[in-house]
Amino acid sequence: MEKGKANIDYNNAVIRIHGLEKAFDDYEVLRGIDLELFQGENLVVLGRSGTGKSVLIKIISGLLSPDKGKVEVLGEDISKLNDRELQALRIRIGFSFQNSALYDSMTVRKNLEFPLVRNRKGITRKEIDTNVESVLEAVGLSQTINQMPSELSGGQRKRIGIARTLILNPEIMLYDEPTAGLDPITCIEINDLINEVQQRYNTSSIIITHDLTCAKSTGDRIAMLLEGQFQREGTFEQVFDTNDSRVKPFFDYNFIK
Ligand SMILES: Nc1ncnc2c1ncn2[C@@H]1O[C@H](COP(=O)(O)OP(=O)(O)OP(=O)(O)O)[C@@H](O)[C@H]1O
Repeated sequence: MEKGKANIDYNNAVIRIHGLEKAFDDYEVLRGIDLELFQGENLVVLGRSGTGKSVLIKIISGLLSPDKGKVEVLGEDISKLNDRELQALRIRIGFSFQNSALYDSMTVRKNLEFPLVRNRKGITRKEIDTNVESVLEAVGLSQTINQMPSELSGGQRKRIGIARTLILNPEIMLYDEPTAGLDPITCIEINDLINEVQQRYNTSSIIITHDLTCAKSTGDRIAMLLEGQFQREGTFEQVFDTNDSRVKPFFDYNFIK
């Protein structure tokens, strides 16, 4: 499906990173990251394995601390937050990890109820049911409500994982390799879902991927991590309009040149 026009507010950055550095022992992974994610935007982050994409996501979510630089998420300087404040901020961020990590012993319904019951004190039974039905409808899987995760396909599990994240109405979505391990048709469905989530929930998202079809179909902007910095950034066409030997193979490999 063609990506619809995104409603992006370029005057409002929900993530603002300046001069971010992070090393492990002598290995400098992030060497001066500057990045903004705008309200309503889908930003795709590309980079070779081991370039620090996951480290970046962990720093944004407060799971790792930067060595240097400033990281502001939803207006909060994360280095100034205590554990309770960090936890409150994390609830406003949805994480879609590679192995959707559903609870195998719980039905789809129970999996979706879990974050609500845990994070929304005082929520009523009726509100829980309405929320569960609404996110299941959003990901196109209403019929699976009473199924167990083991009865779902990989693509369906991925969708339920995304639904479980959406149920808390996150302002920011972080997708870590959303199409990894899925067949091409399911990949297209997941790409469409990422775009539908952007439109329907007005989320701002970072999408980490090696899949350039995913990058092209979901990204309003692409940022490429090279040697610890975002050295190429722009639209898909702008980023790949180069003979740079660090960049060109990504394109050639994905589009079989
Ligand atoms: N907690 C840690 N302690 C030590 N080194 C780490 C830690 N976390 C990450 N690293 C190192 O930082 C580098 C970047 O790792 P990261 O997982 O961010 O890569 P990535 O770009 O996400 O890779 P991939 O595409 O393979 O998922 C790697 O060399 C990794 O070994």
